Amino acid sequence: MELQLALDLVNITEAKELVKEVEAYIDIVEIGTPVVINEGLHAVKAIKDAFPNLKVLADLKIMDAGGYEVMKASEAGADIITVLGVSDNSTISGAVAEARKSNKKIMVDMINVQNLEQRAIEIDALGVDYICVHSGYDHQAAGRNSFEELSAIKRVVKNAKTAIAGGIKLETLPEVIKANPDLVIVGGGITGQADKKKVAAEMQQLVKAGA
Ligand SMILES: O=C(CO)[C@H](O)[C@H](O)COP(=O)(O)O
Repeated sequence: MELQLALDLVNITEAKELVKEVEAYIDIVEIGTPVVINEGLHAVKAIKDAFPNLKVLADLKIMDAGGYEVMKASEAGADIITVLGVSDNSTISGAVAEARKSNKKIMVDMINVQNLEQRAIEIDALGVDYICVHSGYDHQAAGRNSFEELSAIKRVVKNAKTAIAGGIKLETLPEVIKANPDLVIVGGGITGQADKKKVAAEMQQLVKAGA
């Protein structure tokens, strides 16, 4: 099991400072969608250049032109790029084909997918690397989480790794770990804490003990 730090509400300078603080405890750094919107793919390049030993995920939430957008994120140094599960299969397949050229990985974000198990089966057959259940900020505001969705996709996904994101905190991490995802994604659960290093270290310990 791996731990991914999601950076959403920071600029490039703040992102570097944050990663420096917790880099020993995480496996992947996510350059979140708001950061890409504000700073562009320069943010991906800046973090990859500063932390070459960490994997960098570009949370582009691609919805169209999968091949082209994956190519651009790959050029910027992203190791993993996200595509939306509600996209057309051709978008997801285009993303996978482009990622294979440069040994990059595709994560499909299942945010707002209605027929979750059926869609997870279809997406798994497209050869993606990760399938991620996700309660976004708007869902979190309505009190939702994705813990049950993780168990649902775990039942049907045979090839891809599974991931979970959305409002995970130190207190809820043990419940998440019980469902045995391959990757746990945490944003505010680390970045919003006074002692980020301590929380990240405790989370890493739980994640490593999980598998
Ligand atoms: O993709 C995202 C929002 O769309 C976030 O990066 C993801 O939800 C993780 O952040 P948090 O733990 O703060 O919810």
